[in-house]
Amino acid sequence: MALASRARALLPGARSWGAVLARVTAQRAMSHRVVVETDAAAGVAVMKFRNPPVNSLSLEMVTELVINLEKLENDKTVRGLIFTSESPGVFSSGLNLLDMYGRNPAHYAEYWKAVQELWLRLYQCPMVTVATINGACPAGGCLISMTCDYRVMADNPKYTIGLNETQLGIVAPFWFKDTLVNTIGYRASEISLQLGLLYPPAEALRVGIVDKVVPEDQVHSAALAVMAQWLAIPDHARQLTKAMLRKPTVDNLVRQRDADIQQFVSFISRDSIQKGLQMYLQMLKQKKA
Ligand SMILES: CCCCCCC/C=C/C(=O)SCCNC(=O)CCNC(=O)[C@H](O)C(C)(C)COP(=O)(O)OP(=O)(O)OC[C@H]1O[C@@H](n2cnc3c(N)ncnc32)[C@H](O)[C@@H]1OP(=O)(O)O
Repeated sequence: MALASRARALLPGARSWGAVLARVTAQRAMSHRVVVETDAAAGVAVMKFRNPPVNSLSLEMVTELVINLEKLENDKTVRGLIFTSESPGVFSSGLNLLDMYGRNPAHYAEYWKAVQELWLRLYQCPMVTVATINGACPAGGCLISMTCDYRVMADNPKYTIGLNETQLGIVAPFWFKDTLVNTIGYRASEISLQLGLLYPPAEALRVGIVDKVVPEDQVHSAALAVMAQWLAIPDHARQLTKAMLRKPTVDNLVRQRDADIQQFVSFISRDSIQKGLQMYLQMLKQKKA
């Protein structure tokens, strides 16, 4: 889909193409939540998350990620893409709780459509994708990293990774679950997802949710080394193989995208879920205090 249609699909509130452009441009002018640095000679881009304080995946951030991904996919000189946080400490705190709490159904639907779009684009990305996990990586942050072809995590016991949704009283949707099962297998997913486990680096490596753990100061060089190894494979062969492996999981969501949005809206709008999110947000504030 062209950038214009993609932006329009992601920003359904905008009535015209001009309005879409104005809104996206305004967002970008206000702040760049995603910074892309491209090494054209190496054919590698680094996408850095910059959405303080904790790189939460707000609607604006998700939209910027999708737009930047599309741009890179159209740039034939870029074969590999590394994701990381501009500020070590938090890779991404996951979906933005404030996009899921205290808003109206139209907002929830718009948000969920954008999150689906991001996952679909990342999971089918033709580039080699490597996540450089240089901080906490719960829930949606973990999902983003699991869409990558390879995950390198910094060896800092303060950093954890996993799908912790049940700990918030919410249920990870089936495509989060599918991505986890594809990454760590069925039995490990049963334990991991029901308990909402967040793994420190050594455990994350043992369960297979990350592929490599390295000292924190080596995390970027390790990611570049992995990238070089993957880029040694001819693109067409690797891309077709990736598509073959991931197509059934992608098709599963594509078939039921609208139903999934309806389900999300009705689930997240429940009083009991809203109350749970409110308590979780309060807990985060108290922890800070
Ligand atoms: C059928 C469909 C069902 C629904 C499915 C929904 C699937 C959901 C997926 C998700 O991703 S939900 C989000 C899950 N994320 C978390 O549980 C992480 C929560 N955050 C943390 O654990 C910590 O913040 C951190 C990431 C470990 C960082 O810790 P640090 O001590 O550095 O910062 P804090 O003081 O905790 O936070 C600063 C500031 O940021 C706010 N915040 C944190 N996380 C989020 C978030 N995900 N969304 C929005 N805001 C977040 C936190 O409340 C603090 O705010 P203030 O107190 O400064 O106002």
